[in-house]
Amino acid sequence: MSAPWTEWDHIVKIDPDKSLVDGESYEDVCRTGTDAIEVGGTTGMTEEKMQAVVEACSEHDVPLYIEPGVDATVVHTDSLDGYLIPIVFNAGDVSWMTGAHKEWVRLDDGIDWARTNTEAYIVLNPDSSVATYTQANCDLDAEDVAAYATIAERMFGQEIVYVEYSGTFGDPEIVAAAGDALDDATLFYGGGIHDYDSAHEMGERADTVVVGDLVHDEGVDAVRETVRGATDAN
Ligand SMILES: CC(C)=CCC/C(C)=C/CC/C(C)=C/CC/C(C)=C/COP(=O)(O)OP(=O)(O)O
Ligand SMILES: O=P(O)(O)OC[C@@H](O)CO
Ligand SMILES: [Mg+2]
Repeated sequence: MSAPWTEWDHIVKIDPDKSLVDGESYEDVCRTGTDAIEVGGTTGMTEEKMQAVVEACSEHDVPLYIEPGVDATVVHTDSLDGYLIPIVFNAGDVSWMTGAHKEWVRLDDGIDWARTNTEAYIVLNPDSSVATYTQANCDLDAEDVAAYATIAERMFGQEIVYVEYSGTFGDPEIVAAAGDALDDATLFYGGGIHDYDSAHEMGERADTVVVGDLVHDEGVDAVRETVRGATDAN
């Protein structure tokens, strides 16, 4: 059986450190037509904040995953479909490749490996907090990004490669180069998706588009448009 994300066109990433638009609920977010919810953010996470969002979303019929950030906050509950653990392939600080992971495994005796998978991040917006924290080398051209995607798949057996422009709309040619480099891995794209056209454009180049800030800044009607764009592109 193939992994669930091979069927996804669209993900909403909810940051528990940010609020929803006035009058909207997590139920509304779950009902946008998105294929999955990821709960996470680079900074400002606590177990309480994460638990509250997980609980609110778990009552609705959409696959639900935690994606821990730099503080490695993970809550364990049966209502989750799984845990997507980032590994930053172009990090300048190796903690974000294996160090944080080693500490998590050392300290957390509740890890459910059957529901735990990794995402091979290539971080490309130098102004994002994820780039700052991980000291990512974002000065990469399409060939560099394609080569990172290839090593992630071929040398490190990664099932998900994530081209991450968090906060800004990325270079479609770079995303296409990553897609062309992959045979079996699923390509996630995230960054600056804000309407039908931007979701459609990146949805043609990546397998799955991830929408983050839009849900907090504009709300569920705008998210629904991106679901349409990503779905039409696939
Ligand atoms: C080993 C464990 C459990 C955790 C470590 C996981 C790692 C390597 C985290 C590194 C940072 C990372 C790739 C986080 C993923 C989530 C993400 C990129 C969220 C978007 O963040 P930004 O948009 O940069 O920041 P804000 O949260 O401030 O918006
Ligand atoms: O917040 P945005 O820019 O939509 O980015 C989504 C996601 O890739 C962040 O990790
Ligand atoms: Mg962000």
